Amino acid sequence: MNIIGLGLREFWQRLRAPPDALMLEIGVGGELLVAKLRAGLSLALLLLPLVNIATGEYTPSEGIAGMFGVILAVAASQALLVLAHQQRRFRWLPWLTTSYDVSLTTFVLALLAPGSLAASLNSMVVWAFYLIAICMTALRNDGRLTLYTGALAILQYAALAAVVFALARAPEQLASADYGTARVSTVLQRLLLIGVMTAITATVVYRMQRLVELSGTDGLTGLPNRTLLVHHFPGVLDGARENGGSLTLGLVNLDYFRRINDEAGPAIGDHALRHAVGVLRESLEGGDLLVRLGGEEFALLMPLPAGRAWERLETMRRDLATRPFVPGQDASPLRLTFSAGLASWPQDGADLSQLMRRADLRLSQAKLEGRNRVVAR
Ligand SMILES: Nc1nc2c(ncn2[C@@H]2O[C@H](COP(=O)(O)OP(=O)(O)OP(=O)(O)O)[C@@H](O)[C@H]2O)c(=O)[nH]1
Repeated sequence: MNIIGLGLREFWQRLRAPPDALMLEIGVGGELLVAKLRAGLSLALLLLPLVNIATGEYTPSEGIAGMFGVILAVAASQALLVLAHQQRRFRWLPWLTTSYDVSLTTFVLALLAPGSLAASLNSMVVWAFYLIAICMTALRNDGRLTLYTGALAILQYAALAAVVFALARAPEQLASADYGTARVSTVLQRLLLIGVMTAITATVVYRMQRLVELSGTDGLTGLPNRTLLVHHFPGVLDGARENGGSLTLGLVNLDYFRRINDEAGPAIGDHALRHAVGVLRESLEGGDLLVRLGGEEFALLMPLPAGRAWERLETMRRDLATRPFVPGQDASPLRLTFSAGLASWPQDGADLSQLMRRADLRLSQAKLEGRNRVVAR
């Protein structure tokens, strides 16, 4: 069975893999959205005990107990909302909040047990919050979180059912006029439904990851594209600010590339571009991000101060200049070189566009000075 052209094994492997930087960045927005939804829902729940007291369904003491529970839920959801605003600092937050959502559902189901054992297993309204919790993991773009939430819901609901069936001393205790009869078969069906919802949500996460990957990748070289750089940059900048790190952006442009296209043809030009990218890639280190901006222009984001970034690009420049591209067996080698301009945060600019502008000026200077060079000042 294939899912958008890929095998089930890859689907499974991808779901269990940690999300990349871009997916995490999008997930930060998703976590905030979930926190806002949770806070809004909790506030709406405040009305429930009031309505039940007004309609005479609750005694005042039940109403006060209900109100107390809802106030606790509101306070917790507000605290989670505050944390979600700073989620870049708390990467574990989605795991905490989804555990909270599932456990709160189980807790409320358990609270129904003293009144009616059937209600604690059959209450559709409360049980549906398991499905909502699983659904909301799709907004965090992390397949592992979806699988964890589904598994937690299955474990908790199965454990609750085991306790409820153990507590029932007579079959009548499992029957209720309002909630029907709690049966093992019904519990199994609901566990299956939780499993199905988990599988559907996991597929949505997977497809979203593939789409983001495709929209953020350049088809010719396989490098990330400008869109990814723009999304990725704020997170990298925040990281550098918080850890007192360095950041340098390099703009790299191949020299006289038009000649290669004109003399050897665009198909060979494409191969030459891939060759150049292959050489640049060999010198990349952890934390570097090489991006194809378009045409024969690339950006390289490095967690380094200007001096060390210049050395890294100099190594790349020498490597490329000394390793010509060989188009075919009898074809003569084509020498490729690049020019580059560097700009460092914070001295050359406070954001991506300022750094781009400064690096571009230095790239033009490198071209004017004769090409095949890296200009940092
Ligand atoms: N084969 C191929 N050529 C491309 C691609 N993207 C851009 N080009 C070519 O790259 C060339 C860029 O030419 P110019 O902008 O004049 O720059 P240049 O010839 O490299 O000269 P300088 O940058 O001034 O050193 C054009 O001929 C484009 O058609 C691509 O994806 N494949």
